[in-house]
Amino acid sequence: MAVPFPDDFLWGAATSAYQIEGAPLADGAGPSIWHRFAHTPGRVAGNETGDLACDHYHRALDDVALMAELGLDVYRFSLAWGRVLPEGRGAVNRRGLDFYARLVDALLEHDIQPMATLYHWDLPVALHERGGWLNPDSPHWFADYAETLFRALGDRVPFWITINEPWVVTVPGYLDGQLAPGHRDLFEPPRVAHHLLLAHAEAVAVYRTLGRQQIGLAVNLEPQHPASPSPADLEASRRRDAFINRWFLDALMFGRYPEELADIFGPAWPEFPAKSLEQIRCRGDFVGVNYYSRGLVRAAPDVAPLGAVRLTPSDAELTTMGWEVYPKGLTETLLWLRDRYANPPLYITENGAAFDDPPPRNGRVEDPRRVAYLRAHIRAAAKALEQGVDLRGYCVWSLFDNFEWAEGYSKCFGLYQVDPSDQTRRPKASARFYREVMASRGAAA
Ligand SMILES: CO[C@H](O)c1c[n+]2c([nH]1)[C@H](O)[C@@H](O)[C@H](O)[C@H]2CO
Repeated sequence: MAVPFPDDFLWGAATSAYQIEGAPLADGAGPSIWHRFAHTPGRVAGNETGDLACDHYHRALDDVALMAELGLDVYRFSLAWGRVLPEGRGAVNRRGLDFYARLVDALLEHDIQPMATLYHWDLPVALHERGGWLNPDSPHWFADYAETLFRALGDRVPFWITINEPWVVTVPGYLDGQLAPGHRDLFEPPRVAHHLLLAHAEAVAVYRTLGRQQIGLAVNLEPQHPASPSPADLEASRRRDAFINRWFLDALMFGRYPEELADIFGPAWPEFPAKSLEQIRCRGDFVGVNYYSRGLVRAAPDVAPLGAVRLTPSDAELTTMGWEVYPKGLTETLLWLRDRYANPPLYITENGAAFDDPPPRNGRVEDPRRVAYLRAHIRAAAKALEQGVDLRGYCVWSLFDNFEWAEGYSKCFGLYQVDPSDQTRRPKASARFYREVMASRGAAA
């Protein structure tokens, strides 16, 4: 492929704490809402938990050596809030903080840039019991936690992500109850979302006094296409676009929420004070883009609160998550960000696919569909770069097969297969492909 990727483009892979670390309560760590959720019968497929996951907590240094052998420029990981602050606030757990310091130092020793996500969904139970993200104090709790990490690691971590996918924290967490803490309520999500945005802004403000590197928010984005040209489907796809794509970014970039949200939530949508809206206006240094697929939308007046449903195209290739393989949507998303928000610096902080991979044969795991998915999406990113998008990096989700939230370990996104019997990491064909892509600075895609 013609190589539009600049030499300083950062190629990476991403994970998150609860999904790979295991040992959730080791060395003084406090439990998270995901530890509690996974241990609640019926919440996770097969009642699986993150108690072991990929045992990364005990294998981190070997895993960094594996990342170096793969050839990563950057590694995106998350910090478990409860490891560092077992009660979510107050006393620091030195052993928890030291784990992350060792991880960061090992990455730097291998010339891999750390990209640290402060919050990837694992709120300390102690804070949840004080109302969690519903508590108006939650932004201050988060900013204090962020400051602890900025002071401890700020000089060594060049990229910070405050919150991973505030939309997923809000909607599956508080509206439809699929993810922790499993609430199902129409009035909670707007307040949770607002507190998450305030938390992001407060953490960025603290960082501006302490840090000299880059900080941003990672958002899940999904272009919405009407299933038919009917006015009802067009209106439904516009509403779903506001609900998924513009809710948080418009707040961040413009200091206002899309007007569709008041229609969607109706009486559950509060009047936010102007001062508070001004406070959430916070561009940060970059936007982290998590892209997987598009939404094909049909109007469904009886499906509250959106009045829309996402269809699965009958003629499309699907991943095992049921998501359509749609690489064009990545180019569309990147161009949309360029045009709507004045070309902000972007990192693709997640892109990948779950497929049922075969067992290893002669130590090799063949995953041709994931190779094809990654190649197509890297090429789609290149198309956006060629049209002036300020794209600066790409992270595959994920480095390892890991704990896929409510799906447990049944959905595999990894470049490496992890043998549950002995935690052996086995590179898949996609790892070999991605190594070539990185070594050729994108040309091998
Ligand atoms: C609609 O997909 C979301 O953007 C999304 C997909 N994913 C995510 N967000 C999360 O950030 C990861 O923790 C998941 O493991 C990963 C795969 O499901």
